[in-house]
Amino acid sequence: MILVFGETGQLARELARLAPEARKTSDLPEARFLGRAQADFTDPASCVAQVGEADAVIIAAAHTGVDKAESEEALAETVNATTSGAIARACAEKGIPLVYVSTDYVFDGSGTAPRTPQDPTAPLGAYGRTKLKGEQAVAAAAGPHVILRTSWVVSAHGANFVKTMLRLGAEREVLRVVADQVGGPTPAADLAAACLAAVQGLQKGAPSGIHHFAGTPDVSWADFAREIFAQANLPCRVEDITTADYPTPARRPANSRLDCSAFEAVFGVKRPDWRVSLTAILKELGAA
Ligand SMILES: NC(=O)C1=CN([C@@H]2O[C@H](COP(=O)(O)OP(=O)(O)OC[C@H]3O[C@@H](n4cnc5c(N)ncnc54)[C@H](OP(=O)(O)O)[C@@H]3O)[C@@H](O)[C@H]2O)C=CC1
Ligand SMILES: Cc1cn([C@H]2C[C@H](O)[C@@H](COP(=O)(O)OP(=O)(O)O[C@H]3O[C@@H](C)C(=O)[C@@H](O)[C@H]3O)O2)c(=O)[nH]c1=O
Repeated sequence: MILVFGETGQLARELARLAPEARKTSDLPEARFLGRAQADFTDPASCVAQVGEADAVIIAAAHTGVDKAESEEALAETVNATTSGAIARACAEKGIPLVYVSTDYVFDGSGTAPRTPQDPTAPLGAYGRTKLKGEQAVAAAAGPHVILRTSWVVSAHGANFVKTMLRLGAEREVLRVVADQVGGPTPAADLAAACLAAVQGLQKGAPSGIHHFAGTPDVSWADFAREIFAQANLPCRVEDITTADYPTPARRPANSRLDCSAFEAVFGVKRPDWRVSLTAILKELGAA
């Protein structure tokens, strides 16, 4: 059984949709999902107790409130690092393959070159710091693992940029959106497929390590918003602004470009074109 920590989040919901389909064409075990009621990440012991004899574990639960984490870093650290690390150690003791999903926000966003998995990390905010500590705890546990960094996850569920833009775009004629932060939007459905590929790879003996996986092409948030409005047929106009024009509690990286070539080479999954998956998300939301 593939044990997925997280039930209600974007990634977990797409895993729930994909896993039964994937089983029809592969030898992947059945997936089981644990929400807060069964595995509360503020209580590491309750989560560790769930690991049991799983065939593989995917950690899809996380504190993802980027701005909120600035004022509740201790909680974010418990969820993203302490409990994730405790699960990783339980998996390592039993040799259970683990996928820990992480983020572009572990980087400082300097320059314009896509970051490779080996590039130095330097998070700008609390969310990125706690996710980096989670990565370090998973690596230190030293079981079979993939730390899968992704960026700008979107889907028809939960809170994300697509849903925010649809809401604001329906209310306003003009929306001011930052144009100096660039990254790869990643549909949660494609991320779910990447996680399952990582599980299968680890089960077949792929080496442990850090990988990057994000949708292509890289765009600014402003251009991402333009594509959302174009596909949703919303007349809202997007005005380019700078990060300085849009103050937020947390600093965000200007350069979120991820070099995903190692993940493709090892696990055989190409960067998906997010514009194609965006169409499916908008259809699911009844917005296209
Ligand atoms: N969203 C994004 O843009 C990006 C996400 N990532 C990473 O991808 C992974 C999946 O993210 P995504 O699916 O978008 O996340 P979501 O924000 O959609 O979901 C977060 C999940 O974590 C659960 N959770 C939060 N706190 C706790 C807790 N204390 N105990 C148990 N469960 C908890 C939530 O449960 P509940 O509903 O009960 O609150 C929810 O199921 C995460 O590791 C994230 O860091 C990486 C890059 C970008
Ligand atoms: C709503 C809005 C946002 N923005 C900007 C703010 C910010 O720089 C950018 C994105 O804002 P959001 O708050 O939606 O995105 P944010 O929560 O920062 O998204 C991040 O979430 C975490 C979990 C990750 O791991 C990251 O990869 C990334 O996806 O858009 C505007 O410029 N105008 C607007 O009207």
